[in-house]
Amino acid sequence: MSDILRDLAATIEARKGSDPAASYTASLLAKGRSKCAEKFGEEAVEAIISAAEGDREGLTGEAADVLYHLLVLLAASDVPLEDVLSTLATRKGTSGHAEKAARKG
Ligand SMILES: N=c1c2ncn([C@@H]3O[C@H](COP(=O)(O)OP(=O)(O)OP(=O)(O)O)[C@@H](O)[C@H]3O)c2ncn1[C@@H]1O[C@H](COP(=O)(O)O)[C@@H](O)[C@H]1O
Repeated sequence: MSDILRDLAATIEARKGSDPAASYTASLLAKGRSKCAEKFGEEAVEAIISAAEGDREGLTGEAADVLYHLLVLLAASDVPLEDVLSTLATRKGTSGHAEKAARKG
């Protein structure tokens, strides 16, 4: 999965400065970080609706949209996907319950 996400992140990064008429990604990036965040939010809501309706096929497509728009948002924010993957890696083996308890002190 990371390979597909890494390839897609590289494609999105390469679209920075490309012709917005030729690339949807470039057109989205040209609109700025706030617009990219808005699109990510819209796609997340669509995924939520599919999940709430028990629409597994719909959720599969919406989840792909969410991942694509998250990668666009990261690119627009100059946050490398590698940093996100590293953060996930450091959490490996730590239960969410344990992490939450540690945060509360
Ligand atoms: N994975 C995706 C991907 N997933 C979703 N989308 C687009 O995201 C948009 C979201 O759908 P919406 O209906 O919400 O958007 P819209 O109403 O068409 O557009 P807005 O005016 O609201 O922004 C659609 O236009 C989808 O085609 C994607 N566009 C591109 N990619 C990947 O990005 C690569 C580069 O794409 P380009 O930059 O277009 O060359 C492609 O080869 C794909 O691998």
